[in-house]
Amino acid sequence: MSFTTNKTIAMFGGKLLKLTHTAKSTSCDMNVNLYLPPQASSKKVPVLFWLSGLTCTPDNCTEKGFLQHAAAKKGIAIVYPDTSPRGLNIPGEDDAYDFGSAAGFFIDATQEPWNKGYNMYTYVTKELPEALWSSFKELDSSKVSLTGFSMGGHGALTLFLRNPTAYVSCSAFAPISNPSACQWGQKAFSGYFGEANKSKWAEHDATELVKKHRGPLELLIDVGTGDGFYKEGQLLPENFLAAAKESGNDKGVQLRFQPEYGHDHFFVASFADEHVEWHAKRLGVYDNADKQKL
Ligand SMILES: N[C@@H](CCC(=O)N[C@@H](CS)C(=O)NCC(=O)O)C(=O)O
Repeated sequence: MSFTTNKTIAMFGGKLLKLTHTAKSTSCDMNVNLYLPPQASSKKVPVLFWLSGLTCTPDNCTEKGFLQHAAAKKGIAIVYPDTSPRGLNIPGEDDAYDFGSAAGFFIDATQEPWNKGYNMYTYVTKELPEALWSSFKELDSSKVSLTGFSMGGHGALTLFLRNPTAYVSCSAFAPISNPSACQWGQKAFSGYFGEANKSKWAEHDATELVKKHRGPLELLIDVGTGDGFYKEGQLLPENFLAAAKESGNDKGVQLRFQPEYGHDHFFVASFADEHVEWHAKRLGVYDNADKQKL
């Protein structure tokens, strides 16, 4: 299904497109933002998917995350999908900030009534990329990377660990790293998969997935020490690192604690350049100066 372009905004020599398309997997129209760097006018460019957190639309990080500046320099496109289906008329879908609308958790729900369209896993891994590749020939579908914030950090880690050959690299900001062991994740997984369906929970829990990972693993993860949700035990990055260590998968995992940063886009913006550069190097678009720095 092709996209409707609602707005085209000139930015850093490239353009930001605000798009809408009809998605089968989520049973509704979906908004998505696409940043095309200046290099996209003359060649195919690699693609970085940004997965957002609870309460977000595609606009939050597009407007506050400051990723486009580095992406324009490196020649990387950025895709900002939405965080859930919208307007499915499921009772209760808009009642809480951490479940239903804007809280799709990048899973395919198995429980009624959420299985009607809460299929953000299929949407982000299959339907959206396929639609983008067929509409935007300037995107290089063989060079795709993932990053995200909070619930979107959980999305980035789990999509990457579940599909190790589909993505070139993965990083995360303040990811929900062990959803089965925190309140946000337990609420979401109980609702979308059912309380008893623990094997399904494990299939979408980065801490469980990293234990089973085989082969090299590189990840860049930043967490702010002033992050209230980290302090509350919603993120649990230490559980992820411990599981990676136990399974011998920690060597390439960089978990960095950034002093005083909070759970917000000020934090994301502060490390956006470093994450984009880290992906650029792995996507093969670094220049010699960066090669020495990273
Ligand atoms: N609204 C929630 C907080 C949710 C929240 O912090 N969401 C983060 C991602 S998990 C976010 O990006 N919020 C929107 C923004 O900062 O623009 C609350 O009141 O506790």
